[in-house]
Amino acid sequence: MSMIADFYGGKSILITGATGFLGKVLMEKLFRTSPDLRVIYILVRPKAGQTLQQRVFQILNSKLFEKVKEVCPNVHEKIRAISADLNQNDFAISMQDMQELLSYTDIIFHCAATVRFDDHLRHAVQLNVTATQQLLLMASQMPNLKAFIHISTAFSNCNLKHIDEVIYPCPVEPKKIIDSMEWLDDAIIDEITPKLIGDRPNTYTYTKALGEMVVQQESGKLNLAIIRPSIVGATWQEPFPGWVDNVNGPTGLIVAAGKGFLRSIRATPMAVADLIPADIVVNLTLAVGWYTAVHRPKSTLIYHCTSGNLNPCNWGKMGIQVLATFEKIPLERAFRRPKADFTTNNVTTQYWNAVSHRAPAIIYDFYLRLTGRKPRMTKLMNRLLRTLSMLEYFINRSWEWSTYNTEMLMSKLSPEDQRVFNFDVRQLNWLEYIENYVLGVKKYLLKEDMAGIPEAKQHLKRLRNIHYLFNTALFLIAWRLLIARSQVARNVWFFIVSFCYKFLSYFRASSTLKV
Ligand SMILES: CCCCCCCCCCCCCCCCCCCCCCCCCC(=O)SCCNC(=O)CCNC(=O)[C@H](O)C(C)(C)COP(=O)(O)OP(=O)(O)OC[C@H]1O[C@@H](n2cnc3c(N)ncnc32)[C@H](O)[C@@H]1OP(=O)(O)O
Ligand SMILES: NC(=O)C1=CN([C@@H]2O[C@H](COP(=O)(O)OP(=O)(O)OC[C@H]3O[C@@H](n4cnc5c(N)ncnc54)[C@H](OP(=O)(O)O)[C@@H]3O)[C@@H](O)[C@H]2O)C=CC1
Repeated sequence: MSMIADFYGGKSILITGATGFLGKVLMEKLFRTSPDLRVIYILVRPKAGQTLQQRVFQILNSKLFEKVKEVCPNVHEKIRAISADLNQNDFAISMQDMQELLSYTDIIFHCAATVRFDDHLRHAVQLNVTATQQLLLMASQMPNLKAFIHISTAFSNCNLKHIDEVIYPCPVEPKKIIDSMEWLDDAIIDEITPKLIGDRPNTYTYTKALGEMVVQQESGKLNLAIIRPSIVGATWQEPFPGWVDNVNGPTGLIVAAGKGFLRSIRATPMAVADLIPADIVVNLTLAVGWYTAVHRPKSTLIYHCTSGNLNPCNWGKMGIQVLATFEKIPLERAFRRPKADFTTNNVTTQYWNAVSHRAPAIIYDFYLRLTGRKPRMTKLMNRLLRTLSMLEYFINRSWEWSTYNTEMLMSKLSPEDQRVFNFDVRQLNWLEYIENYVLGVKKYLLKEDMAGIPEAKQHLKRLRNIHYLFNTALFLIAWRLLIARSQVARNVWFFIVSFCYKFLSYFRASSTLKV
């Protein structure tokens, strides 16, 4: 019997960010392992023309929830979507809904955040700091609350090389930042942003660090814990391998490499690729929820959910495996063949960006214009290059995260819980995981049919032939231009032609003799 699954039975659980990548995997696992839970409240905003109900319906009817429907057929009744916008005062939750949340919530998992690296500081502070503060305030009014689990990121202190499971203070107090966002105008905020974020690369990591400080400062009598996952990737095992449904982190680059847009990337092949599968993060999160509520540690514990110190893999190995998988399982309608390389300095990066990214895009757009269609490749390529520049910071450095609390928690679990809520990353085989990840990108994110693989392979063969033809034509044109201008080139050309002629004459004469 799993003690953790048992613990969540009969409980009312509040999840923010439940419509996000991690939130969905968390909800799925909760329903699947504790189908007797009372209710899951999710704070959702209407989005992209969809009502709350439509959003929930879409999630529950996705492939991710197929197993849940078998073990928990009344899942629709156990999920309660509450209209909320974390950017608004009191989250714009109705009085009635607020009363219900305050009266019944047993556990809170706070996943919502803006994960955009370049978000405007005002917006990033609002969501990653102020909303966390407001949620803590709400939590303090919940008589039944047993644990509040805050999802942060292992990169909240990425300005340090070695990171312990502690909260590192930021120079300016979060409260001062929150206050100043209320009266400073956008232009001034833009000006002070680089000074505030200091040696962090973006507003995301900075505001996540502020969010942690808020959790520490507002803890009061609450039972709190913070989880810091590194780069969250597709699922490893549960509910099935390779599930992913957004392009954040490495996923977008896998798509770009598979479609042949991404041909070179500035990365350090030996740098540790600290990826962590979404299901490992979720298993640890649920175990932490249980431990925090039942064992009530004296202080707020921080748990690193990382792979680098227990089962390291580097970007070089990962890149090779991604490309090797595309040999077997190509994506459909690729722009070019999946063939990418790492560059290590600015000059080679600029060179390959011009030759392998910009030039083919310009040529393709020219072809689209000629055939009366709207050019789009240059725009797409510019976006990819912008994304690459944002991610570069994370693929050219390595960090060390200590994992004492995570390992301590693992040792406290019963063998059954260690199996059902497995977060031991040492058991993960990277090559197998990456292969399933790439396959998952094809099937679940791009929704490509596996039956289309032979056609995709044919398409790559055609692209290869076009590539050879193009290179030969380019060579001949260059050579022709060279001959026209240089006597040396002309002499070399005549020497080669006469050599080939003599060789052919000799070959013809000898084959005539044999006859
Ligand atoms: C040796 C030989 C072999 C060699 C082999 C070679 C290799 C070949 C294999 C390659 C794989 C192996 C290496 C992998 C390295 C991975 C490194 C990952 C590090 C991650 C660190 C994360 C650490 C922190 C983790 C955390 O704690 S948090 C989670 C992380 N948070 C994010 O990842 C948000 C990022 N994003 C944004 O910050 C915004 O997206 C923004 C970018 C500003 C654009 O912003 P903007 O220009 O406004 O445009 P958007 O509207 O946003 O997007 C505009 C368009 O770009 C699309 N697109 C958005 N993203 C991405 C993305 N990633 N990748 C690609 N496309 C993307 C989007 O689909 C839309 O396309 P469309 O729909 O228009 O067609
Ligand atoms: N993905 C990763 O690599 C990592 C993620 N993390 C952390 O994990 C958590 C979850 O990340 P992930 O699932 O990847 O992120 P997603 O971007 O997939 O999900 C973000 C969630 O927050 C919700 N949200 C955003 N703004 C609001 C708002 N104003 N009101 C209500 N809800 C809002 C989104 O709702 P909506 O659907 O309406 O947009 C969505 O459900 C975050 O705290 C992130 O910092 C940490 C390390 C790595």
